[in-house]
Amino acid sequence: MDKLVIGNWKMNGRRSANGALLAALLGETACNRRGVSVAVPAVYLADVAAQLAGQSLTLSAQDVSQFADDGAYTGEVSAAMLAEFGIEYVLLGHSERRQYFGEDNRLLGAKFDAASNAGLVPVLCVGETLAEREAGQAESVIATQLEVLLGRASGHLVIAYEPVWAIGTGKVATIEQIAAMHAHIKQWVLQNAKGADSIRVLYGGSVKAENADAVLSTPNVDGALVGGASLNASAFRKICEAAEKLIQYGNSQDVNLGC
Ligand SMILES: O=C(CO)COP(=O)(O)O
Repeated sequence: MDKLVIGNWKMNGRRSANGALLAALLGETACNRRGVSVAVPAVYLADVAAQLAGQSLTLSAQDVSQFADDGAYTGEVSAAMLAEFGIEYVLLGHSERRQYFGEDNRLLGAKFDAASNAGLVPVLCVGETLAEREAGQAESVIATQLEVLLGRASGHLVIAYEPVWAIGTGKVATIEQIAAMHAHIKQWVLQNAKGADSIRVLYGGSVKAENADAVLSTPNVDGALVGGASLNASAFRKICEAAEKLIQYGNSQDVNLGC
């Protein structure tokens, strides 16, 4: 399976800077291909969709409303609205949304349904805090967050493992920590939420040009969710190149979990 790279711009960008960043990415074959996407702030979707028209680099969203039908939900953006812009992936339950907006499994289940019913692919983000890891609870915290998938796993399932303590801190998880958690996530899904045609688990948390090769070639890592480095064309290009190289040469280390 190819390695998926999604750049999460978070609440960053301005129209002119976005245009320049995208123009640089579109000129690079490693970035301008299927399997690479940018998740931009909702207010820039129209601009970015226009710039990406006819290109291979795809557009993603950072969030979606839990309400599927149009109506009196001030400030919300529905999945049907996102679908109008050709959105491929929608991030769900990013740790920043869990932390600042209190997103929980009930809400994320509704968002998951809204996104998939509109033909968008949800990317369920999970991750433990440092305190939870130090208390030996990392696996159980992730298992609880994965419960959103119960009764919902179908089609192409994408999960992003982003340890909260590795996000924006420069502190990337060790290869052993990543490999162990990715195997745990795939096993949990296979045991508890069967029904998906494919399962991809992306790693996120301080992925940079310098560590992209090592992270992406870790067993059961099927791609990367990139924050800060996705705002820099040269850094993001190097990450996309690392992913592309693994498609070309394959990744013989992958543990076969039967998916
Ligand atoms: O949260 C992230 C991507 O969703 C990771 O952010 P950084 O790559 O900036 O650590």
